Amino acid sequence: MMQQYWKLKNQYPDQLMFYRMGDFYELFYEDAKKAAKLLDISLTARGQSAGQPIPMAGVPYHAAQGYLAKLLKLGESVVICEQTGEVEGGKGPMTREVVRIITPGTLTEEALLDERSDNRVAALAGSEQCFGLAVLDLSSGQFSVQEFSGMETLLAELARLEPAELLIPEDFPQDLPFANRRGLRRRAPWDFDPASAHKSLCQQFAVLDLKGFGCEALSVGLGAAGCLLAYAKETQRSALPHLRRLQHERLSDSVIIDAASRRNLELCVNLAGGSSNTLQSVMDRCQSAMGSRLLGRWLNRPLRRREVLEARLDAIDCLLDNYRFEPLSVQLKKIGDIERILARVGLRSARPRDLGRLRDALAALPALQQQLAELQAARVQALAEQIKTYPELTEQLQKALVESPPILLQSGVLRNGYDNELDELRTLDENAGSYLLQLEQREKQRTGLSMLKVGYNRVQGYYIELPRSQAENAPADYQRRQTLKGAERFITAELKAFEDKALSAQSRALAREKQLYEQLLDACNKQLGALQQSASALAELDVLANLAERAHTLNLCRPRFSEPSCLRIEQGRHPVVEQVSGSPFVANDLTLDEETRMLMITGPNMGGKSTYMRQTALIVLLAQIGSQVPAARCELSLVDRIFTRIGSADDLAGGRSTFMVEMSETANILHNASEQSLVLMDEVGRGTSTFDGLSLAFAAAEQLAKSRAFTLFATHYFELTALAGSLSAIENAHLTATEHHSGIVFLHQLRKGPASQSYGLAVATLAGVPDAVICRAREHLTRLEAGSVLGANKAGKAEAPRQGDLFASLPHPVLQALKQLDLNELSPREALEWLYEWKKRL
Ligand SMILES: Nc1ncnc2c1ncn2[C@@H]1O[C@H](COP(=O)(O)OP(=O)(O)OP(=O)(O)O)[C@@H](O)[C@H]1O
Repeated sequence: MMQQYWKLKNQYPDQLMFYRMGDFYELFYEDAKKAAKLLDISLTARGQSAGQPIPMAGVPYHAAQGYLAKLLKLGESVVICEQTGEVEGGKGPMTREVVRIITPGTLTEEALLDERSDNRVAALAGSEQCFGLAVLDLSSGQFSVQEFSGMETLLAELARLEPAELLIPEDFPQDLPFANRRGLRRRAPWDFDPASAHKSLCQQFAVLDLKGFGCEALSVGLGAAGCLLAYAKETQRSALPHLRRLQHERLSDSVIIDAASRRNLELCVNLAGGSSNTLQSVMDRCQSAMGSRLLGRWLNRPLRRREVLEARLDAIDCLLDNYRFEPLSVQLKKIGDIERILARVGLRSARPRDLGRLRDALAALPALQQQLAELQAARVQALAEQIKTYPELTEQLQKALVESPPILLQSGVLRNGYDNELDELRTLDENAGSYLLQLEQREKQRTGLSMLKVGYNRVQGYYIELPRSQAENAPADYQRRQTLKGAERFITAELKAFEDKALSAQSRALAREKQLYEQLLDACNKQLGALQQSASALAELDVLANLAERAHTLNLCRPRFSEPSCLRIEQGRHPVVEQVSGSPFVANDLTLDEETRMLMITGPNMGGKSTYMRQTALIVLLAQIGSQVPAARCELSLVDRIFTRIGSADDLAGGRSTFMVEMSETANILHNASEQSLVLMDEVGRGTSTFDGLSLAFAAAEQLAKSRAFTLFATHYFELTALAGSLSAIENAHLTATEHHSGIVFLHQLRKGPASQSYGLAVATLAGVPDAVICRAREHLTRLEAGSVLGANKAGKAEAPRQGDLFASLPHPVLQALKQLDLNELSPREALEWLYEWKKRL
């Protein structure tokens, strides 16, 4: 057996091999040690090799899914090796074969996938001058490819796509910035050869060339796609009929968002790595998981194609009219996640329950089509045409499958009356029960043994059982089958004949059922292409109906796209903060246009600067996926990139300090921001000494103003507000706060002009910094100001508020002390001493 094991294992040195032994999957040697550690299962030994025990770990076959899920999450791949036949030549081990390689990026099993997010494998070829990146989601059949240049762009794309596995050529350098990614696999360089890729792709899609997909001119991109296709085939060990097209994605069609900005904006994942309080968590009320996944794709890839966005917005308007999204949602709910079911149909791994769901989904289509007929929006009509109906297939599935089919393919999946042969075999099997009762009665009478029983078990088959006391009186034609503690079991010629017939009827019924099930899969596969088109149209319809519902519930408005460059938002709101914050949200306006390109935003800590900036980015992003936006009015020109420099996370693993991260992000923005970009800069320069930081912030703001990118620049350096005086593209704005007898109150309102106070100490007091420290801070400030380190504004021409104003909201400690003093209790000498003391503190 070990010889057989090594023959298979040697072909897969890097993957864990699950080797089927009866009811267990067993792992040996290094695989066993690794799995024992990763899965927290015990490491034992089985037999010996060269006098040494063979390390072994095992998991029960029926509980394998849970263990597989855990290993895949950890980025491991697992080779499944099953017993496939009888013992070879009557002796030696059973034949075994590798039936599947399960890898994190090529999963299709429902139980191993997160239903609300895509699961992708990607392949990368080329070099910085021209990368080719192909991406495949095997569980839905989406296959795309793109070519672009630049490492930054590649990193941004990887952050968008988050592939579970990434295949790169073996000869790629070792020190790539993504070298530590989980699921990175190196493949032979010839796997990425564009010429053979072209051939295998044409073969896969049954076409003569790739012109129809707009991919003919690609080179490294094709190489990457070819490698992916080969990898998918190798892992699935089956044909992949559900991969029917290769989509050529172009960066120029979409809004580019770099990895840091994507993280900062918390689109689908929050800063803590969870999914709560993200834009998707607020925007996603889709009826089906495939709708949720598509919405996630949209949110991660906003578009620059106005005609597509207008068509989506028209569709949303139409769905909002008379609340027509409501009945539509009811129908869509019945349809569910057919996208993934169809992928499993293609792979022939669809379970009976999958086909049951497909049947119900198809049955819901005619009613849905009726509703769609009333919706005149062009996009909805196009989707309706793509959705179609499938009366014949629906009928066939309805006739064949029982009401709620079991998960696994076993007896009882198909209805009685669907197939004559199956019905006959089933009758034979079912009549067995009454026949056995009759037999028992007959034998009791014949033998006069009252305790006689007929029974069945899986190992022994059918038997007649007599208690020990009566066993001696068994007739001569009873053959002993098994001796138990208090009873004997027998078989007779009649019972044996029955057993052969009954058991063979059962297994023949099951075989027939399997055969019929395969025919059902064939029937579905015949229309797979059309069904997949319907699924993708249904997913889009689900997203549009969802966006209509969100627009209604969250009080959103339709954005207007304008050619002249502008970003005008009236009463804009932050879609997530608005939902989670306990207090009412204060809406704010924004105007950026040909003249004004940058807002220099000041205001107290906690004033709402970050919220205001982020809400602007989210409004633009929502507009550019074709959704309505949280504002009273919104007019914008399409942006090409969204950049953010927000927050301060260090990248210790990557060897970069907080300030280094801040500066690399700033560098990226300064290099790449164009006139069509939206840039958010939050407190740039605060991570270093005041003068350095201030100068950097100054220069960065000037450069951005020159680039004419739409920029929101939040800062605590009041000196920067002077820039508005010298550069006409910059305007000052501030968020307001006011003092109340019990402390500072944030009004979160945006006003024109620079802030007059920063309330830094007031906020610190609010945060619970001890009084003694606050008092001491004031004293330091007084000293610093006297030395004029921060006080004077040397850089700008316009008068900027002095940093000293930071603490203006608190009474001076000398005044406080004076207030507390009882003059009537003081001697003239004490009074004089106080005067000297205070003089010192001024
Ligand atoms: N427009 C608003 N309406 C209501 N609440 C708001 C608004 N803007 C911000 N807030 C609340 O104020 C809190 C602080 O906001 P934010 O983080 O944007 O302040 P900030 O000015 O960026 O502060 P800091 O300078 O300390 O980073 C938010 O968590 C939010 O709860």
